[in-house]
Amino acid sequence: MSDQSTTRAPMPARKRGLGALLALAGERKTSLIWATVLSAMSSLLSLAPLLVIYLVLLHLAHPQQEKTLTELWSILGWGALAMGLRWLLQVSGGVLAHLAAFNILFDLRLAVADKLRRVPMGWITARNAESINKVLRDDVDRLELFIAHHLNDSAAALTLPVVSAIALFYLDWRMALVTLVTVPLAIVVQLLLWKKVPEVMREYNEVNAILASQVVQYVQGIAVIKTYRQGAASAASAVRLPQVVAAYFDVIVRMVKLTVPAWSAFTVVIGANMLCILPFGGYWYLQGSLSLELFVLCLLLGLGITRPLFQLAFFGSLMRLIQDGYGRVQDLMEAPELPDAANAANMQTPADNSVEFDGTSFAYGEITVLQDISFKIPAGSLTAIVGPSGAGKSTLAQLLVRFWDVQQGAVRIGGADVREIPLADMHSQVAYVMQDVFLFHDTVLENIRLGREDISEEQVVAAATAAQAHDFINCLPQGYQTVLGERGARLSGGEKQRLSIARALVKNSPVIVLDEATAFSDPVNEARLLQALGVLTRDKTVMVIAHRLSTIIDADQIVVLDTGRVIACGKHAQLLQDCTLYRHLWQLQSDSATWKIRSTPTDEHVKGAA
Ligand SMILES: Nc1ncnc2c1ncn2[C@@H]1O[C@H](COP(=O)(O)OP(=O)(O)OP(=O)(O)O)[C@@H](O)[C@H]1O
Repeated sequence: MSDQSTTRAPMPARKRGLGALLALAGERKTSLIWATVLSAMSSLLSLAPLLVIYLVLLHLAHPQQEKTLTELWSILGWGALAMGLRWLLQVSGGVLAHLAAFNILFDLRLAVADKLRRVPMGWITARNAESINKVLRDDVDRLELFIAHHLNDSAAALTLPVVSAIALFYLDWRMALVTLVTVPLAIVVQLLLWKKVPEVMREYNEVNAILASQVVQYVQGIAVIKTYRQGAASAASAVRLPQVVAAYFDVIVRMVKLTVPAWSAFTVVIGANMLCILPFGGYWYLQGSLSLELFVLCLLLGLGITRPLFQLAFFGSLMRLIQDGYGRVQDLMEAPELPDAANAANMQTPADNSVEFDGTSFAYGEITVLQDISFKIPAGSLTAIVGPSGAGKSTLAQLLVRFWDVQQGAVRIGGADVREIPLADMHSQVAYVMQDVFLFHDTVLENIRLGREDISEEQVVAAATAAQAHDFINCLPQGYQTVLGERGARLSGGEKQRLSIARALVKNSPVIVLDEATAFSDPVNEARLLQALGVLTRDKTVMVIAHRLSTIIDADQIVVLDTGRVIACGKHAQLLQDCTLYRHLWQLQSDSATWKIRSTPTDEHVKGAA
């Protein structure tokens, strides 16, 4: 749908970088700050063994007979205590960070799921389902890694070199300089060689998303592929897998070519400080201006500085991936929403269960599919919408349940504009039995009550019985507890349709929209389905979209749509007399009852069917 039909709530300026990630922590910021402080303190204590070595050497170099052994034991004791404390700090920091991460991401996942419920269907259908899935799965998972691990590890990795450098300057400024001389060099090398990496990483992310989507499409379309494409290569090419895998391979090769030399250069240059520490330290030792124990301590500090610096550089490169991923989560969270009138000043409550389309026009983007539609459905009556394929029947039904908002005119329930009825009220007011029934990978019971705990098992059974579904459910291996395959894979089209009628019965809304409810029916199924529909629609306001005109000849009103306009409105007999298109559709269906697969339809038939 076009975005013009929705009003975008004013968004605060989007935070970026580390600030945005920390803002995400919300109330759990304090836990995160504590987690990083504890990790930093724990990393400081990793210097304790170096201090122990230094003190032991000091005592061995200047022994004081009887005192030395006691002091050695005492140093060892302090060292062991420091290690114990380090373990405690590390565990506490880790636990705090993990708890904060899981809580933050739990809230975030719920917020994203809630957001998807509030955006117009058009926003979702304009995107590939797998790209939304990838945001929920990969990008959110990366945030988990960042909050639970990288943040703590970065704090620890930053603390160690900073404190080591301060200690080195304190101990011997000359040794500090020769130890740190390679750091700026390594940073310059890294910046130069890393320049093109972000671009390739972005490309990698894009190709990776396309690959994931193609694999999902391959699996979802496996029935079509099995039927039309035989042979592995041919089957894979049905969803352009070979091309996408080739693009993926190409981007991986380019990434390896860029990153491996950069990382290697960084590691080598950083580690090359030994080439300065040893000769200069040795010279000052021989010269007598540096003690052996200080020389050893500076050596150990110099060695210990390289690993955290390498880790910091690694986290720095990951930050871009994490930020890009979080950017996609933010895009999703900033998607325009269908405005909800709940608590708004203009909030309205339907006076009754009638429905009205009043001068309604609607376009998908630039393409207008409904123009100036006006008709009323009195409360408790049944209106059928008929017309050729593509006339706009389903779109009309979806405007009533606010999958989209109209661009002109209004849709009203009980005199209230649907845009001014709180979404929750509107959803309880209208039940929509769709053409394409979606069943969740869950039990039959949960598929009917859709997670509503207030609906008892007895109510579900009663609804399924009324929907003519009880018998086939009982024949399933675990009855109502049978887990249905993905999208209800083990049920026939007619059975799925009856389950969706049971859903609507349980919901018990006063307004019912039926979209092609009898589409999957053989004569036996159709009789059952019509019986189920009879129960569902009793005393309700019903809008039914029908291709089989035989099922709606008793409708209180039939609206004939053609290319997005109402061309006639009336009862069956009257329309047969007055409306050429209706008569034509009726004629086609009467003829089709006598068709055989091998008979050749006339041009007239084909034109009408199109
Ligand atoms: N999500 C969408 N985005 C863009 N165009 C759409 C979308 N859904 C439907 N259309 C287009 O809008 C027009 C009306 O479609 P709609 O499904 O409402 O017709 P219909 O009368 O219900 O058709 P059918 O009887 O074949 O189901 C068609 O041209 C269709 O291609």
